Amino acid sequence: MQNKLVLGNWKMNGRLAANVALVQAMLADPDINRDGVGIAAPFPYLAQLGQLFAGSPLAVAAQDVSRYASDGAFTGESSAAMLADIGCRYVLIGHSERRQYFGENDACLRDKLQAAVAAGLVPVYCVGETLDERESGRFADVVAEQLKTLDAIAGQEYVVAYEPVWAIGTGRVASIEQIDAAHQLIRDRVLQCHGASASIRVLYGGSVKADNADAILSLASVGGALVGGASLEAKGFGKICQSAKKIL
Ligand SMILES: O=C(CO)COP(=O)(O)O
Repeated sequence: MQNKLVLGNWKMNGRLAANVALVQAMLADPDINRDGVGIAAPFPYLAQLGQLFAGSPLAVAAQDVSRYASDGAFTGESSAAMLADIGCRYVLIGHSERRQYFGENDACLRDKLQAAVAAGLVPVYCVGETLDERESGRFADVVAEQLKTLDAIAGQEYVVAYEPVWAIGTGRVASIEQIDAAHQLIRDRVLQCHGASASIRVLYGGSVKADNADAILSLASVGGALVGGASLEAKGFGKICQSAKKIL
């Protein structure tokens, strides 16, 4: 059985001094400071995170990457090679907030996935349906369509994160049955497309907190958690990481 992976996604939060305090608290907690845990920070703080994590197994993750792989005239962009250069291991790709606010479409996400794996990063490809899509019974089709983009990196190492849009930052967590069914569907779909030998890890994200982490992470279909709000505070994040460890 694979170890469960817990990634914190700080989203657009953080400041130099506050990051130091938060990371110090995380490093002091053995449930957090171990292999299988990482933090996705905003670009300006990735190098800081790398320095603070020096000597620790904690992984640095980026929240996005340029679709353009080679250096050059792409003002404002940060390439996968740059992220690898400063020590990132993972990169989130296709988070619903990027799809929603920045219009990221399949073509763009395909380029990002390819750029990431070419630079040796592990993409964490995010999928998930809106409330309307779930309530109108289109959940399975929407997620299957989003998963097609992974064809661009078939055979390479990647992680999928299932984040129902209606559960992100809302406190409204998907039920255990909904999570298990979605994760089974994603696993089946990926195995169908990429072969039975594909190793597939699916993280759940959407209002994961200290008090629901045990139930979510104990599902065999759940390969870990992608944690937003609760990763901005060490104590709660530590409890989530502890749940992941207990269940190994
Ligand atoms: O979007 C998320 C992680 O990427 C989930 O965010 P919350 O845990 O704040 O709901």
